[in-house]
Amino acid sequence: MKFDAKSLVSTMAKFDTKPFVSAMASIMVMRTIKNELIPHELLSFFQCGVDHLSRRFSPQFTVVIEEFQGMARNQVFEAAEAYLGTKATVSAERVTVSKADDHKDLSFNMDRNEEVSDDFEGVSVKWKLICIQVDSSRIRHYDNDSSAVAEIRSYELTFHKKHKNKIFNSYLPYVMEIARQIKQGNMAIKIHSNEYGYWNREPVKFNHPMSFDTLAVDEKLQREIVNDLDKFVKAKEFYRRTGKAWKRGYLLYGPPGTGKSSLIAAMANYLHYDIYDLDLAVVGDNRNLKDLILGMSSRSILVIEDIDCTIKLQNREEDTEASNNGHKVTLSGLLNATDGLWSCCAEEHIIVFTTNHKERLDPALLRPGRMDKQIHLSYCNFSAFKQLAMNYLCITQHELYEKIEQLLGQVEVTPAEIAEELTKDVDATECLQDLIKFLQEKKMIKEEVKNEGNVKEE
Ligand SMILES: Nc1ncnc2c1ncn2[C@@H]1O[C@H](COP(=O)(O)OP(=O)(O)OP(=O)(O)O)[C@@H](O)[C@H]1O
Repeated sequence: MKFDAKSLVSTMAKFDTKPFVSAMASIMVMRTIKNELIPHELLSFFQCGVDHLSRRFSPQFTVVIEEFQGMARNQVFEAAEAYLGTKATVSAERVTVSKADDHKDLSFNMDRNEEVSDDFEGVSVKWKLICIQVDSSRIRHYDNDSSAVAEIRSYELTFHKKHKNKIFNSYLPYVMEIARQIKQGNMAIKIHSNEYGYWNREPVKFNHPMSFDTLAVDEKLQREIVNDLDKFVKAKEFYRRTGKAWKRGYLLYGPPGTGKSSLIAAMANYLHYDIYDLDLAVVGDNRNLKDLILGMSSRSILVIEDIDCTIKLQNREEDTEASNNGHKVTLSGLLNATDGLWSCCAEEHIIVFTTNHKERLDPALLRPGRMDKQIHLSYCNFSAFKQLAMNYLCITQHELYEKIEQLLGQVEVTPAEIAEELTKDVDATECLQDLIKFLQEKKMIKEEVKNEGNVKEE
């Protein structure tokens, strides 16, 4: 039903006009005049003018952070979303909750058109999530899903004009950094493997439980490794200043079963880095290797296990495809990919090579700057044994420890062998007795071999 100003006034005149009726009528008359008598263009012109004036004289300043920049998601929007999730449950009236498959925890966020207040170094700011519903056919599809995104979202960040510098130079970078930490903490670690020249599209969740609390290595060595990792992650400025790529190479060497893979797992869990487990045997050629390394995300560990076995990388002098058992990845290719100009394209990469035979590797692979730290994982000593007993038997002391300490000084036994003995029985004493028998047998074999050697010499 449509009213016009005249019919409305005449209708009102028939009745005994009460004050609220007249007020209503006035409003409707005004609305009718506004809608029908003033041209739309003129109306928008006035509206813009009023908005402009009110903004000009308002002490507030607003930053609009849209969800998309062209086809790509705006990283500031993503950061605001993660950051505000922690604030929303405290100061918003309505929140949304969700959980992604690769997240550990629930994610909270402010609901549409909700406001959240925040304080930063004495400056108060307000965030608002603006959602505009639009005809889905009029906007671009931002994902591969057949359903169009029918909502345009943005955050409005409002604060006093005089704090512009602080907000741009300190607060927004702070929001980005906190969001990075939140995302990092919430993301499950993944392990990527390469197949047919590509990293597998669906990396697997890395559930290895090994940590520096359960890794059985000499205490001093463990402290050294943890300090080295701590120093590396905080050294962004150092690498920038010295013009070096922000990466660190580790060579882990030692007999099988001494914990090289376990140490990699402990490193990944400690740093919360993804692992890229590179099988050189299925890398097409040097170019493919470079592409794979460029395809790694920042804050990740590249692992090449048993580097002496996968392809023949011992001697750079004979570094041709023909001399390389038909493999197209050569030692020079590997060095260029991990160490050349391209390696600077990513940040925070740790490169780990493992081998059981360090002596077989080309010295070019081992020089500082490539392998910054060489870690020898050796046979089990008493301090490593105590850690294993703690892991498997939940004990810190036992009357048989003295005997075990003595035997460990006389035989070479790997942590893997000890771990196996400690899982044979549920009773701690029986396990330790079995372990003593096992160590004594090893000692006997060692003595027999030694005696045989002596006899031969004579
Ligand atoms: N230092 C260690 N601390 C705790 N557990 C260990 C350690 N070393 C070995 N183990 C146990 O032995 C198993 C095998 O060890 P791991 O695979 O880490 O050895 P590795 O040196 O990488 O062996 P390989 O050279 O054969 O690959 C592990 O799953 C773990 O249970």
